[in-house]
Amino acid sequence: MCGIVGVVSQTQVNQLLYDALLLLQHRGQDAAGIATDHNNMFSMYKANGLVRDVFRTRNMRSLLGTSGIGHCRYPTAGSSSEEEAQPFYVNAPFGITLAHNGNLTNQAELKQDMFRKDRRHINTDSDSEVLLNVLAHEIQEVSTSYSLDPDALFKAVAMVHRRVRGAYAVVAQIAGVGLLAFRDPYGIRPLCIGVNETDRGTEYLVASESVALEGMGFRFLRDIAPGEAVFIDNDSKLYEKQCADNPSLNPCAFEYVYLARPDSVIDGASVYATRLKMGEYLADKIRREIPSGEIDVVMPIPDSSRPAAIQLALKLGIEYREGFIKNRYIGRTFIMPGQGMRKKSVRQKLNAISSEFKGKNVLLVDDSIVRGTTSREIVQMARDSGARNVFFASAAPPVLFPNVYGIDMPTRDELIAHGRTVDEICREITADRLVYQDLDALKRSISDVNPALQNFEASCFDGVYVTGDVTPEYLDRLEHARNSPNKPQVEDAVRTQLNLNPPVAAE
Ligand SMILES: O=P(O)(O)OC[C@H]1O[C@H](OP(=O)(O)OP(=O)(O)O)[C@H](O)[C@@H]1O
Ligand SMILES: NC(=O)CC[C@H](N)C(=O)O
Ligand SMILES: [Mg+2]
Repeated sequence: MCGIVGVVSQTQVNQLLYDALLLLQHRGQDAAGIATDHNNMFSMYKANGLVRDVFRTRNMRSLLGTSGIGHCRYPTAGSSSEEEAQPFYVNAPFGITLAHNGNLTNQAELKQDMFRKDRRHINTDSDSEVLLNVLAHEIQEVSTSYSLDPDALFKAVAMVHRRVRGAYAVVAQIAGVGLLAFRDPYGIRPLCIGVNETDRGTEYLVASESVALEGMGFRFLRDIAPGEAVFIDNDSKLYEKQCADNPSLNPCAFEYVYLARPDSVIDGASVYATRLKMGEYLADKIRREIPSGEIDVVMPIPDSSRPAAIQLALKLGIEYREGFIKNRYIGRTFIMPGQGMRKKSVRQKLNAISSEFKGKNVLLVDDSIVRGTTSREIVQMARDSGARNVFFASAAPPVLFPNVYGIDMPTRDELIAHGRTVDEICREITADRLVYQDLDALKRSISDVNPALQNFEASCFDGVYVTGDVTPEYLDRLEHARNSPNKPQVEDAVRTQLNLNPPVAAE
């Protein structure tokens, strides 16, 4: 779940792209990049690190132009090396830059086809570079002259939909032509478009989340539909077309649980409102499982669980307190590369206020338990602070299956819930009681907010992969690749590039 952004404006866009990426930083902390188009000439800068660390004044100055795209990366394919930071660029049949959020499931086959049939060289292990080359090839097939019209671009996107499997929300810029954005036929990853009327003319901004539009002063126009493509030419004229044969909306449920910012609205559902609902449904379950009077206080695990915890406490009529304080200078731990770094960062990130725990029966609420890194540490911290009983509740159901659509959890073994009963997980995180949300209740939490949303990409909870091409053999291959001896070296390289200390414990 990277953050992507694209803009067509009438003034210089470098600062706008930078600021929009800052608003999407929570979607990817490993690398960032911006590419702009200035009179048919691209300028691009990308590197590993947070947005604010990647771009220096000199880089910003070189990013000239009134349109461009940006990306902040959380790697799910290939490695975290700087070469795989985005945007990617090709120079034929036109100059094209591309930024991608999601993950392809047939990138290996596509890569072979690129070489054998389409005679295109892919220089990294990134699935996004493959996607760009498929798009470029299809644009080549439809372009009959030196100029490109919107219809030709939409035909190329229709071909991309036929060839590519998996999740992809994309912004791409064609030098001297305009900005193309599209979403996969299942609408797994989010993408929306906003407009800003200025004295100089109309500006359009496409972004992963509405928070980026709002933060940049753009009026939210709408979500881009699954399978749809929009094209904004360099004169700010907007064209739109459904390019998929059988589109159906299946947004990723995990966006609502954790990935997205709560102040975003995705596919018509406020993320904050869905998290409040998650808290309400979870309260109902807790009422059934833990006798009333046994819980003295409800506490969130900052940040993402707060809305659910607040509403849960309200519904149960139990006091809500903040027992853990977050160090705001440490990023999100779940999306960090490497278990050692994640584990160390939980302790650096959260600190307990002992007086809030002493002699109390506390119910800790988190949005999800994935590898159990956070919950294990947090339960221990609550005990060290003198809690009598530590109950734990998760606003999401057990995460049992790998995600192949843009969240980096490709192996079953790393998931704490895989192959364990709830009691066993409870013992593993050393809590006194553990309560998980039911999947049905999670889905209702989103549907209650927008009844038009009935189908979800929820594979990490139910093992159903909406794209239909993810077989057990595919998952085995993925696990095998992830567990290959190269992996620690990749993480070490990332750690060095990001200038991070070595982890306390090896994986
Ligand atoms: O079981 P785990 O593998 O630890 O993953 C789950 C935890 O990771 C996330 O927090 P994170 O620190 O990434 O971000 P947040 O501040 O947005 O909650 C999430 O909110 C859970 O707390
Ligand atoms: N999380 C994502 O959206 C990642 C995009 C792409 N698969 C990459 O690894 O760069
Ligand atoms: Mg968290």
